[in-house]
Amino acid sequence: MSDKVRVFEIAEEAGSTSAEVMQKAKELGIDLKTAQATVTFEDAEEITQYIMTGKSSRLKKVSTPKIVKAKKENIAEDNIIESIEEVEVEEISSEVKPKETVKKVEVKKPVIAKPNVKTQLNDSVLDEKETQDSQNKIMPKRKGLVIIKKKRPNEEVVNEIKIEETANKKPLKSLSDIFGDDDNTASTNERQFKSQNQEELNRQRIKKEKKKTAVKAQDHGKRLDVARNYDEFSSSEDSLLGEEVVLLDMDLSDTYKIFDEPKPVNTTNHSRSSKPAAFGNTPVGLQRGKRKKRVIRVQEKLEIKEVTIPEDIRVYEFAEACGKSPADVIKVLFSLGMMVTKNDFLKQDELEILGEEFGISVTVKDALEDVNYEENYDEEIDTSSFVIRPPVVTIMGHVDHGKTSLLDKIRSSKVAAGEAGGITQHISSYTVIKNGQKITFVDTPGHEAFSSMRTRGANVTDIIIIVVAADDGVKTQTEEVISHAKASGCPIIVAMNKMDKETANPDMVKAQMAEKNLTPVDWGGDIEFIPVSARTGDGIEDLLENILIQSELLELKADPTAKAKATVIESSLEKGRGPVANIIVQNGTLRVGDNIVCDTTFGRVKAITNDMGEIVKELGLSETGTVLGLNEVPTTGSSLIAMDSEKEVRDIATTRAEHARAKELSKSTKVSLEEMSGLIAEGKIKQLPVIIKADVGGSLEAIKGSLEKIANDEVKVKVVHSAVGGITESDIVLASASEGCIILGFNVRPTGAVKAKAKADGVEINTYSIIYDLLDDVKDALSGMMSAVIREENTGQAEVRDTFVVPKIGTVAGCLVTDGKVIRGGHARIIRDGVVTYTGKISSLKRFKDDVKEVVNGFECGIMFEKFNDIKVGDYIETFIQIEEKVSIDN
Ligand SMILES: Nc1nc2c(ncn2[C@@H]2O[C@H](COP(=O)(O)OP(=O)(O)OP(=O)(O)O)[C@@H](O)[C@H]2O)c(=O)[nH]1
Repeated sequence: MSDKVRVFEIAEEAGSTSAEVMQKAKELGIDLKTAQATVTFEDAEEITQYIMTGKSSRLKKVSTPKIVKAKKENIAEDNIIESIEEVEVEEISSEVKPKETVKKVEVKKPVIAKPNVKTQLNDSVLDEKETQDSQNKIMPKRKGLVIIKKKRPNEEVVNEIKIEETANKKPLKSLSDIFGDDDNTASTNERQFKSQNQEELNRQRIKKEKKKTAVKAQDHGKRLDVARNYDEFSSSEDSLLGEEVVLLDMDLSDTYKIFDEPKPVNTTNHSRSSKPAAFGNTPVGLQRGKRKKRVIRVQEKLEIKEVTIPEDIRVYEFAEACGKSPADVIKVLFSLGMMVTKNDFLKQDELEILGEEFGISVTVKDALEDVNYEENYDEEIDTSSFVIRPPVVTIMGHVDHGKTSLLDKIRSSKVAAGEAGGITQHISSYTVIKNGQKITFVDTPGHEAFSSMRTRGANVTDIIIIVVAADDGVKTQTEEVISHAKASGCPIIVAMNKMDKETANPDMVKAQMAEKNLTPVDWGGDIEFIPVSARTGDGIEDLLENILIQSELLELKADPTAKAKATVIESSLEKGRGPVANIIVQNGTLRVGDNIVCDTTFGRVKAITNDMGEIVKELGLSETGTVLGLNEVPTTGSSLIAMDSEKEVRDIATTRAEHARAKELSKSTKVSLEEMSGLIAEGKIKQLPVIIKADVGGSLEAIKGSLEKIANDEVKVKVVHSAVGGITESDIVLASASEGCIILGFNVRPTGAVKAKAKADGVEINTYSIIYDLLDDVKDALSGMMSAVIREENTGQAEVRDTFVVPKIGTVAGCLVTDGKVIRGGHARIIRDGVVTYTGKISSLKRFKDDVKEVVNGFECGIMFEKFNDIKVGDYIETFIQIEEKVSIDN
């Protein structure tokens, strides 16, 4: 450690000039000749202290006590001039009055109401050295920093000049930096600086402020201890904020001035608002700034490591759960090429990515976990009370292969004849008794539109009967039902129907089925093939016996004493009865008065009818019937469960309904990029808006599914609304709101009032009882919406033999018709060397000088073309006409 210090180093430390250092040193009796001259460390300290405080123990010998006075001048009424007045130096003995330190510092007091305050500022104020000296004089009296609350417009000049001066100086070094000594030897101010351990520039600014505030020291009575404040802010991360406290009386222009200066980047978390607030305002700004900072710290502490979120969660909700901003989430996904907005729902993979990226373990909770009433029921099933239950048998097969006739025969009733068009359009279920044992049959529609109904049938069933007409063999829907049957894992029995027909070929059926891996028992397989005739009743006994054998093998059991669990195989809204659910009981017994929940619907069983339409008190194991009492039409395929309390069923259904609604919403907003581009492209697609009303849920679903499938690149059906129930006035209102919307009623009819409203509103209502008719009508409507196809038909060909240019008219091609005929106004292509050079219209066709309509093969003619004269001898002219053709959606 060197104990020699150069003059300029002292000047730097004291914020002074070498000349002043030398002068001061001289006053202290230390002779220094040049800026490069060195002094001992102790002398350096003494000089620095003397420069900065105006005090020195060595002065006792050389100075005499003095009272320093600053004159009070120019105290105008408007301009309250603040002077440094009669600053009495308490420690007279240690005070020195350097020659040039007698000066006036006149700074106007803040006069907000009268901003044109005139500052009378002695030039010497601009001299930093002198300013420093004046401070030196003030310092002993000052107990702390005075906060000047109000802005002083006229002080700007002073402040600005000082700032510039300070900024132009090199960053100051503390003595300890220079000498490596400890705090004990440093002056009071130096100790403050050292304790702060801040960037050099920051210290410089603080020093500057100190000077400035020192000038204002006597302005106001409000005081703040400098050291305390420096310490306070130096200990904070936000050192700049600390400075702001000192700069409170500065004007905004000062603020920007400072921030415009080149300086090290402030890495602290500087709030936007804190700058002007702290600089330009009262300590309120400071308080706000401090409070804000505290909040940030709290957030930092709450680092989230794991979150449990629902399945459907939007970007902003996820961000909130993870303590991030939506922008953070969007940024991460965007960087991976996924475009989302804050309202979009996040997919499973996106959640995984985000979790990994943020280091948060994300657990997706099933929103329905707490209301999974089915699972809870299954968990509580008591096997100790199990008894044998009747089998549920589903009949499936291709359309018109005789399913309903077969079931009808089994029940010995004429159900098939009663159905519209003889086609099963919704599931029917019946219980029959064979040899004292019950068997419940479920009839499913064969039409392709009812695929989902077949799936549902397959889900509730124990045994599946595939009906194949022996004269027709395996057809499209037969193949489909084979898939359903296999997927259900149920035992399969094949009923080869219409065996009474001469054309019946059971071997063909067996062969075709064997190809589908359903090999007959007599062919070495495990599938029973039963030849039957729904017309004659032959083979039906055999079929029923086989069903019972299979049932026995399956050992079907359930608890008749339990609360009921059933499956809704069909649902509808009936006038005067309300929502009706057609169910099959799978476990327990359903009784009138039971509280029931069925997915999003709930209620109390008001009435039960059995499969014969008779009102009964209860439905037992595997029995089928209808239930009244639900608050809404339940979704087909859902489980209906009886519970103890009304509150329980209500809560479950309500929660599930809310979730379903949220999910529906999510569907409408969840649009991927591909979908988005699809939607944009869809702008070109013409849509036929429809409202579908049907008698039962199954039919509705089937119609909806089929209609949505009828689409091509140009046209499609848009289902505006679909519901079970009759056509109502609100349907008309809805239809009239959507241009061109038609109402399709299936097995429902509008009442007189509804019809009248439809007529008044110009809404078309079409009702059907056969699904094919409905689909055909819609196809026709869609076909009508499709643009006609333009077909070209060649009419003839001509060869250009000569050309004539007619002034102001154009070039005429002298031609010979070599094939067909050339028609005036027809289209033509000019072919030169095998390449089409023009396609357009024939504007003029003449034979000799006469205009003609057409010229046939073998004749010469003059042809002119629309806006085309570049005709050459040897060109061929191909003539054609365009024919508009209507297209069908089936094409
Ligand atoms: N000859 C003969 N005709 C039958 C037999 N079974 C059904 N049919 C006839 O076949 C036609 C269709 O019978 P349905 O019972 O309606 O056929 P389905 O399979 O129920 O038809 P969907 O319900 O539309 O799928 C009816 O005209 C019946 O009379 C049979 O065993 N022999």
